[in-house]
Amino acid sequence: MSSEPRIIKECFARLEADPAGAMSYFYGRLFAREPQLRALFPPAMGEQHDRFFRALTRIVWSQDSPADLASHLRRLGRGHRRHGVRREHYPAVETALLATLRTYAADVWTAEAEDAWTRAYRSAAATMIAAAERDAADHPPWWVAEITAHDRRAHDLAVLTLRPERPLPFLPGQHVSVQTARWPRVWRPYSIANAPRPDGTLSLHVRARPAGWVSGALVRHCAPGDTVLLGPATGAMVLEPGSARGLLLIGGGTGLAPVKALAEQAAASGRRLHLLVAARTGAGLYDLPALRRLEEAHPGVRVVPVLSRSPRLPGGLHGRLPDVLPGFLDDLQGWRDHDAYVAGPAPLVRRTVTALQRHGMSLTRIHHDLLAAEN
Ligand SMILES: NC(=O)C1=CN([C@@H]2O[C@H](COP(=O)(O)OP(=O)(O)OC[C@H]3O[C@@H](n4cnc5c(N)ncnc54)[C@H](OP(=O)(O)O)[C@@H]3O)[C@@H](O)[C@H]2O)C=CC1
Repeated sequence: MSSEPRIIKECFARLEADPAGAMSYFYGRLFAREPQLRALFPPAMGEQHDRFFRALTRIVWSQDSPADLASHLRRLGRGHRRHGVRREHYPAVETALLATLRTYAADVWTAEAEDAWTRAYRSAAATMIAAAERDAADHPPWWVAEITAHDRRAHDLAVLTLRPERPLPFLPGQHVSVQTARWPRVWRPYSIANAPRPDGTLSLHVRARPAGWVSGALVRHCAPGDTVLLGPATGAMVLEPGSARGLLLIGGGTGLAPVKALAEQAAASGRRLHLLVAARTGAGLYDLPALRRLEEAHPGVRVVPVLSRSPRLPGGLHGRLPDVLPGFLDDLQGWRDHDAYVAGPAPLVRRTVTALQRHGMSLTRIHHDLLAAEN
């Protein structure tokens, strides 16, 4: 490759010195020139600034890994469909982005830099547009789904059952973005908590975050009969096709959702699995009866509740999951040949991945979607 990636990074470093300023400038330019685009974005733009800057960062730093870059851009292009982004919107973004770079990277901005950025932007836009248009041939940009059950399991937690108006294809372990009527244009990702069902319904486990817009609306202000919008299923934390290896499935809090979906899928094909579900107290094990039913129905399934702040339950463990995991693994034959899937609070996922690695599990066998969730 040429010196272009170096020039692109050098200019971008000037934006990295003041991302908040650069993003305010960028969106200011964009909406001043194309006011009608404002309607595609949520009322509060703070998160959008962060999201766009993270996306740009990833694109800039992937300039010398074309395969990674292309797959990221394709995902991004498909994901933009639910926001109503179309081919004709891209030139306005190019103009605002170049204006921002010209201003923030003035000391290193040259004709060569302008050329490199223009080429990189147009190539990225072309990949995103092509992926979005291919996707449009097969899928709608979003699905309208009716809430058919709303089961409040705690003051801040609900399990929702949704029936999309048309089939929404997904693999266990993937997540969908959700938009509620209360907060137009605000999307939040939720893992699907079940393997595909004959009736096409999906379950979501939702904890209302303090001051959380979408989570609060889903837990406290939704009822059966209401509708939500769902984006397409995405995420790579899925079972390897054809693998029959044993599984170690680990879910903390509502991180149970994706590992429950994986457990349902794996149990149906007779795979041996251990599902460790972490909560502070027994009251936090909001889905234990359903997990016990899965265990009873499938001899290869073992459910292990892990309580960090109350005594252990029968067949369970007491302590913080990453701390008690090594002792648990020592008693589990052949675990190094298992595949591990971990979901839950980010610190729990990070500490659990480290504990698994230190104990001798290869990183290639450990799956989580922390990076995807953060991007
Ligand atoms: N695909 C995914 O990866 C998914 C991720 N999530 C994420 O999972 C989280 C679930 O939140 P919530 O239901 O409130 O979970 P909780 O805050 O109730 O925590 C669940 C368990 O994780 C433990 N835990 C938290 N931090 C640590 C740590 N640093 N080390 C060890 N154990 C820890 C808690 O124990 P203690 O507090 O005693 O340490 C508790 O046992 C959310 O952040 C959500 O975004 C949800 C769904 C899917």
